[in-house]
Amino acid sequence: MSDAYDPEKDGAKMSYKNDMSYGDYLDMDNLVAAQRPLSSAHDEMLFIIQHQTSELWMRLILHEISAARPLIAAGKHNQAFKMLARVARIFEQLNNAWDVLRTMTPSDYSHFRDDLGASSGFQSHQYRLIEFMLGNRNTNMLQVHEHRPDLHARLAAELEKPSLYHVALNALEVETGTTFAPEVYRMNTPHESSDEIIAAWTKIYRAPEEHWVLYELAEKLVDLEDYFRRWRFNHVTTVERVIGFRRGTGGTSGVKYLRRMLEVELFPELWHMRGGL
Ligand code: HEM
Ligand SMILES: N[C@@H](CC(=O)c1ccccc1NC=O)C(=O)O
Repeated sequence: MSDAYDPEKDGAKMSYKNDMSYGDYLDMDNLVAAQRPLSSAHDEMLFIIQHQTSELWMRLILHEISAARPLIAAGKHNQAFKMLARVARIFEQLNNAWDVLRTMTPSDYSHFRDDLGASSGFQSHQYRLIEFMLGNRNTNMLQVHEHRPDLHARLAAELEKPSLYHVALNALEVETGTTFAPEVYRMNTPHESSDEIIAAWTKIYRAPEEHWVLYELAEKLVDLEDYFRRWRFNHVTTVERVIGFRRGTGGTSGVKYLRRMLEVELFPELWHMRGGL
């Protein structure tokens, strides 16, 4: 008689004829049906899975920020901190994932790049939504979504709401007893650094023990932006490694465009105030 482990004898439920199974719950049939390479190139599967997993993690980032934002607005900071810490961790996960994609050489990629046509991460609506939610709101980025009115509407609707940074700034006003110029809260333009906000954050950082909650909020935001910057840097370095300085499939200048994006500052005052402490 075999002494192989028998899960049934151990009490494991073995029949799922009438019960929800792992695959049912996770919709595995659809999940594994969603990888449909257009070429016979070996590395296209890697490319697809890398992007799909990134998009799944982005979905979770959106879920967390959507929940954190109203909590901050309602003064429930501790609950929001947990979510923001998770967002930073997800970015770390996305950053580590580049190590897998980096195993694809320019010759590997050349076997299927033409099959991608004009599609590009530039058209990732979830990525743009993350940027919009955080406060980097460049409305010129909306147009590529016009062919999908549902997604375009979702992005446009985000521009009607205060960004995550807006709600943090509002909490900063309350804490420091200041009132920022109304332009600070313009909703459909990228946030621009302002001296009055630098002054307010400086107050917090000069006496952290008196303003602990705002201090913690500020550091959570800095952490998040730190990881986001690393994602951009990993992306542009991988792009240079794989396609050099060629134009992107999405039509931009490629590495030159992505290098310009490295200069984006999501929460500029939180960086600019540091040298003045
Ligand atoms: C070999 C791998 C990759 C290459 C060669 C590449 C190349 C590029 C290029 C050239 C652009 C500029 C837009 C264009 O003209 O196409 C771009 C943008 C973008 N890519 Fe990738 N990419 C790669 C992997 C990824 C991965 C794994 C993701 C994860 C989702 C991603 C997400 C994005 C996003 C979100 C943008 C827009 C960035 C922005 O507008 O700031 N890319 N990519
Ligand atoms: N923009 C890339 C193509 C690319 O990477 C891509 C194509 C389709 C879907 C996602 C992509 N990833 C990031 O841009 C290129 O120019 O080679």
